[in-house]
Amino acid sequence: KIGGLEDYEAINIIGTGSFGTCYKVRKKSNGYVYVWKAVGYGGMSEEKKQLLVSEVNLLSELRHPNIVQYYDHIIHKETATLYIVMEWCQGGDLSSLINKCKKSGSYLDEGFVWKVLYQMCRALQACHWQLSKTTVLHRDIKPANVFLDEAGNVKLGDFGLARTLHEDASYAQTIVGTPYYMSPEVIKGGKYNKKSDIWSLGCLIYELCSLVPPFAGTNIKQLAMKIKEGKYPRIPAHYSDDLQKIISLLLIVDHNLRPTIEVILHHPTVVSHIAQET
Ligand SMILES: CNC(=O)c1c(C)[nH]c(/C=C2\C(=O)Nc3ccc(Cl)cc32)c1C
Repeated sequence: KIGGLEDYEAINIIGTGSFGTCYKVRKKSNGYVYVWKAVGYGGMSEEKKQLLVSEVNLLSELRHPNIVQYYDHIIHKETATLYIVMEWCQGGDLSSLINKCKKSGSYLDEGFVWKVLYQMCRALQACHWQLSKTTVLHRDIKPANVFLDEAGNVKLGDFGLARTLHEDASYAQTIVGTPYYMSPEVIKGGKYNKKSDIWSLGCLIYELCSLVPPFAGTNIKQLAMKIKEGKYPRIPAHYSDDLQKIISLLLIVDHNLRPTIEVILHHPTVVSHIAQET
């Protein structure tokens, strides 16, 4: 047996994501802590199950310091549950960090924001290239899906499964939350593409500074209108014009004019601020 549920002991639930429940677990053989993402596949059609397995296999091929590491998966037929074993990130998710700042009335250091920007660009670069041979599985870029390990490295969370499950009507009711990070081109019915990830990254970095997303609305129509207009308040005054400038590049409405990951990573302003960090 390559490894079954009995090889782990569940410690506690750490979150119920949009497509499954995350548990903190310990592997009995080495005492190491991991995360289980439990995804129920009961009631799924055969081809959906096949798609799910092929996406888990894609996950298993990705290896990058800024992407949460996939280790294993266990299919538990008795309960029709797929358990995906992934890396434990002691620092938790950015959504919790933003909420902590809101509660304490504090802001995140500019240096931390530049670090997140740089390491997320590296994560997306890996996704776009390591997966480019297949349909690019878009990563669900949002604060709740970006994690920090105990060394403060930034890790992009899981993905792809969202695509399979999104299309599966039976999960429709679990698609929760407002699409604050949806890009203008996707709103206009365009295909999700690599430039859409850049837009979402811009929203994420903006929210790390302002503690609120760049575009908000009381309803989806108003939100969509604001996104297409592309106007948003400057980040708080104590953050530099350099940071504001890079965010404004990421949030260019016309995706043809929006920079690629490479342009951002080689942008002199980014290079100079990252050099200060490392
Ligand atoms: C407040 N947040 C936490 O306590 C927290 C911690 C310490 N870890 C996590 C989540 C994950 C974690 O630690 N590793 C993960 C791998 C994949 C996914 Cl989808 C999630 C995680 C969370 C939500």
